[in-house]
Amino acid sequence: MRVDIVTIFPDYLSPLELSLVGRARARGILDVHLHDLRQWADDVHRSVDDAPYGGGPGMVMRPQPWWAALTEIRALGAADGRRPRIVVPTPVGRPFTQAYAADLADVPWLVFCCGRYEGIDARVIDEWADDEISIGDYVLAGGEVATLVILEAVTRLLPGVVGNAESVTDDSFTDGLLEAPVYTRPAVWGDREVPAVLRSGDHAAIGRWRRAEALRRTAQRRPDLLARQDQAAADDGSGGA
Ligand SMILES: COc1cc(COC(=O)c2cn[nH]c2)cc(-c2cccnc2)c1
Repeated sequence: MRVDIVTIFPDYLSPLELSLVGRARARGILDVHLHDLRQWADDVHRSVDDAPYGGGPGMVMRPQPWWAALTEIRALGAADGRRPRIVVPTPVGRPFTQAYAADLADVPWLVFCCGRYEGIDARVIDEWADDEISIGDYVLAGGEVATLVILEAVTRLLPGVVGNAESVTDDSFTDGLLEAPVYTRPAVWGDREVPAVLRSGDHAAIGRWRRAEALRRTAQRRPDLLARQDQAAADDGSGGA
């Protein structure tokens, strides 16, 4: 997978040299290219923002640098007919979910546009953005952190990245529920003991316990996910969650 990231703060993306994503890059599974948006700004001051039409607080990112940047990056694939899927992390985007991550994991070339200030001129979004993605209902100072979040969730789904493939397929959210609690040694920590079933070796009972805990947790913390489960079950005619 090729990933291009356009930002006015390339250093903000240095975590992509570390850990899971860093290892995937070192192994050639991921090919990441960082671009400083300012290199495409057409004025001597390399300005990337300007005052918003209609007034209001803050600044808006100008169309010209983005148009030049995305035109040049898209042209990289013209020779062999490849087109990038252009992603803009933004508070007004579609919610990012595990299913969305799985969708993006199948895309050979992603381009992330990191907005700053109050956002990017709408004409750039209208023309270029294939996906506007929100990682949550809050406002960040820029799209860089959201890009790191999206990229980490997508990269761990790429074949060969996570050693134990199971820990990816039976991810929480993959079956639409929150994960059950996890434990490791020692069996007793202070006055807290690991649930006996998990040490019983009875894998059927362990599976039942984990499913019950996942349902309990989901009902407690994310009833919205259960509603989605029930709707999906109703749609395909099987029993409830
Ligand atoms: C592309 O336009 C953007 C992008 C971002 C950065 O992304 C997020 O904040 C985000 C992504 N998922 N959840 C939050 C922030 C704004 C923005 C809007 C209003 C005031 N201030 C900033 C606009």
